[in-house]
Amino acid sequence: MTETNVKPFNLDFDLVTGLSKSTKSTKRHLSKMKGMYADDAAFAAAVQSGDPLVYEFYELDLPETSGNLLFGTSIVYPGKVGNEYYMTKGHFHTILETGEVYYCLSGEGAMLLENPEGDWDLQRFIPGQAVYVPPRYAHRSINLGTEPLVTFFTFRADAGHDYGTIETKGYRKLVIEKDGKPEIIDNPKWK
Ligand SMILES: O=P(O)(O)OC[C@H]1O[C@H](O)[C@H](O)[C@@H](O)[C@@H]1O
Ligand SMILES: [Fe+2]
Repeated sequence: MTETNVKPFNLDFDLVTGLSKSTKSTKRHLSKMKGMYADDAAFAAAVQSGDPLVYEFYELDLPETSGNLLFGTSIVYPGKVGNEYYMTKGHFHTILETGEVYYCLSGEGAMLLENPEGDWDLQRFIPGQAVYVPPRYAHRSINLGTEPLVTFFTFRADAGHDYGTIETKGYRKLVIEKDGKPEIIDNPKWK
């Protein structure tokens, strides 16, 4: 398939659950996130006792060209590993200069962003709020509430996902619960 012969189509995404009836999601259970949470003992215990589903999202089967857009919902479930909120792995785009847009449909949380130059930011997700991920910023969604955090995203189809940097270096910051409230702290594992 080339970018010129993709036909118009539509897809359903539920505004509350984020789920689609017409296409299958990709699911990430906790065991797929080894080393990403600060508390290794809490991580191991949670994997042992059922390996919970942390998030799921939709990956469209479109040609990965600069003219196509990938889009879908991302659903991060509520929960914590130790005192650290459930989150996505997070990634840079392989083509670092490509941005992305997220629009929060339901739930509450935040997007943690950082670029290779060391700038970082936490942008709040509440329903109705859009967050812009500029070129060069790694992005990770974090559920800070008690309901699923549902966002709709779209980005250039050739952008690609670079997970390696986050897997080896980690994020500079992490978000934990302290006295019942989210707090941003330095990641003790950051290299
Ligand atoms: O790729 P992760 O960090 O695991 O997050 C999962 C997914 O989240 C978002 O919805 C992005 O737009 C997707 O491109 C991404 O793959
Ligand atoms: Fe992305």
